[in-house]
Amino acid sequence: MRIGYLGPEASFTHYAVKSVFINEEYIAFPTIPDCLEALAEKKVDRAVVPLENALEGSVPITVDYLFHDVDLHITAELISPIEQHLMVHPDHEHEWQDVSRIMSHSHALAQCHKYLYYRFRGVTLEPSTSTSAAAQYVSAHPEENIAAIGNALAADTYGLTVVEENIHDFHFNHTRFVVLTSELETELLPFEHDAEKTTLMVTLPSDDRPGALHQVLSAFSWRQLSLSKIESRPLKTGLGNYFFIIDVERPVDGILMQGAIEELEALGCTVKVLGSYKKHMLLPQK
Ligand SMILES: O=C(O)C(=O)C[C@]1(C(=O)O)C=C[C@@H](O)C=C1
Repeated sequence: MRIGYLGPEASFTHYAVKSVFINEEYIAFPTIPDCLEALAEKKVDRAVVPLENALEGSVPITVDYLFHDVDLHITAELISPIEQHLMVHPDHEHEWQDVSRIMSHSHALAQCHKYLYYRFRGVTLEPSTSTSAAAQYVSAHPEENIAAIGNALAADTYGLTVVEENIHDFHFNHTRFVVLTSELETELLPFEHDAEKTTLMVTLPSDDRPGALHQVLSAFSWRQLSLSKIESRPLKTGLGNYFFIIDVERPVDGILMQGAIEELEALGCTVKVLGSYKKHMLLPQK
């Protein structure tokens, strides 16, 4: 099987992929849209991308792309512990406190906001397409005294020296990655997992009636369907227009879930089932 992921090699996404897909072909893509488009065009059989981080919240490009641009489904969720380290080229390991730039994925920079503010105030923070892309850049530019933020695997892979470990601001740092396919199916990976849950994307009726969101929530509440997440994202059709991502702690094929979806549709909502899938907890990197 060909597994597309947000690369290059040694990103957190790569680590998540390698943890659950053993002996498969891994194909790195430079950006999340590249990865999702490759799956939509069937150049890969699965795509694995980050969806949400415990400190920083959703990865907007993933959520928006899944709603607006491609018709793909979540078949599994991978939750990985995230440890961010500061790394430099070995040529600069004694002058790392004077770096002129620090590069990483915007989510990783944000996870280390306090550390960067107190230790490197005034130093340019440069977003990159992934944490490993930042490490790769630092490795390829020994002439510059710059740093990357990423994982231990990236430091190893790109020959960088970790100068400060665990620089993320809060201890409980986890990222939720999703395994996507073109079909609505549930994938059982060879890893411990929880009960099945469902992610829905819901658009409210266009008549803008008062209480529409309340009606949506009631459809779940009187059936005692527990929600673990609800978030709004812009529909991109004008200010105040949103769709909702709703995670329900039940599989999609249960009678109550089917009833809830039918009720939402009867209310005039548009409902897309993004996936019905299990959560797999990954181990920390060694
Ligand atoms: O996979 C990576 O290395 C990424 O850069 C992506 C990403 C993300 O978007 O959340 C993945 C995990 C960490 O939370 C930080 C960055």
